[in-house]
Amino acid sequence: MTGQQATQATSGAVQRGDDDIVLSAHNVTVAFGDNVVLDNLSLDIRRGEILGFVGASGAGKSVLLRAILGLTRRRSGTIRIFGVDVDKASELERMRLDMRLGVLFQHGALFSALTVLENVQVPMREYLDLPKRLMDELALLKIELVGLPRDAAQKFPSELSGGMIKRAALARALSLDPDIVFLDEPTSGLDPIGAAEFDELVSKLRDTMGLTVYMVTHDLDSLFAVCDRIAVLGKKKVLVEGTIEDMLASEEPWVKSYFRGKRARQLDLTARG
Ligand SMILES: Nc1ncnc2c1ncn2[C@@H]1O[C@H](COP(=O)(O)OP(=O)(O)OP(=O)(O)O)[C@@H](O)[C@H]1O
Repeated sequence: MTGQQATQATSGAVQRGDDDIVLSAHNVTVAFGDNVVLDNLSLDIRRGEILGFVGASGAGKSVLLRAILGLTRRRSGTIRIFGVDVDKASELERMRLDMRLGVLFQHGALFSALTVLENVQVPMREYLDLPKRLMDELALLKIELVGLPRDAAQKFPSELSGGMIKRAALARALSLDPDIVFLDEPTSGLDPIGAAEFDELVSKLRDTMGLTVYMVTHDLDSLFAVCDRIAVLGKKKVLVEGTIEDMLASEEPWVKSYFRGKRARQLDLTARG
């Protein structure tokens, strides 16, 4: 099946009410004044998958993420999360949905005046009413879950390495035990070993917690190593969508140069020994 066919098949699945689809963006258009960034874009995310979302710089990956999260207004289109049309959801329904979504924004976006423990507790304070001791225990569990030492809990972001900041931000994204986590360029700024370790962690969490992962990334290693499916943003839409094999077989010029360019060929050979 080609990437384009995969796109069509997936869009069709939404209309058939496929149970496996946890999030569906349908015909989404986002514009800033005359600048139309996304034009009738459709994309589905399936339960338990790691979906890699790629596209040229400035193509609109972050805009789509923000539109999905309700942080950027759509001009038109529908977003369904766990089958709920977010435009028709009551305030309570929307809050319940938000609690099932965890987000790791680009650059970590930790609060610099808060410790790691306090950062991880921010969503708990926003959505839950728990005694401090319980929140401390829960936050420590998350901190350990992402592979940080316990003593990192009392540190401030400025005292952490880049890799530790990413892990702390991931711990905060996992604070409420979400079903879907959105990772915006999680391995950017990490050295290749740190990036590979982060990928492994994401993959392990998906396996153990049954998470669905939506990962915006420029990192070819991540796409090859952990993504089950890849969607390519181009020409304001999802241009091609499918497995890494579909990407390698695609004749779409941008996809071809991205996945079969000089750097990609080296990766391909490495991956295949
Ligand atoms: N709040 C805004 N107001 C006006 N234009 C915006 C706004 N947010 C994004 N844009 C525009 O939308 C386009 C897409 O930006 P976006 O940040 O989504 O790109 P991206 O694909 O995430 O890029 P990168 O890979 O470099 O992070 C850009 O032209 C940007 O200038």
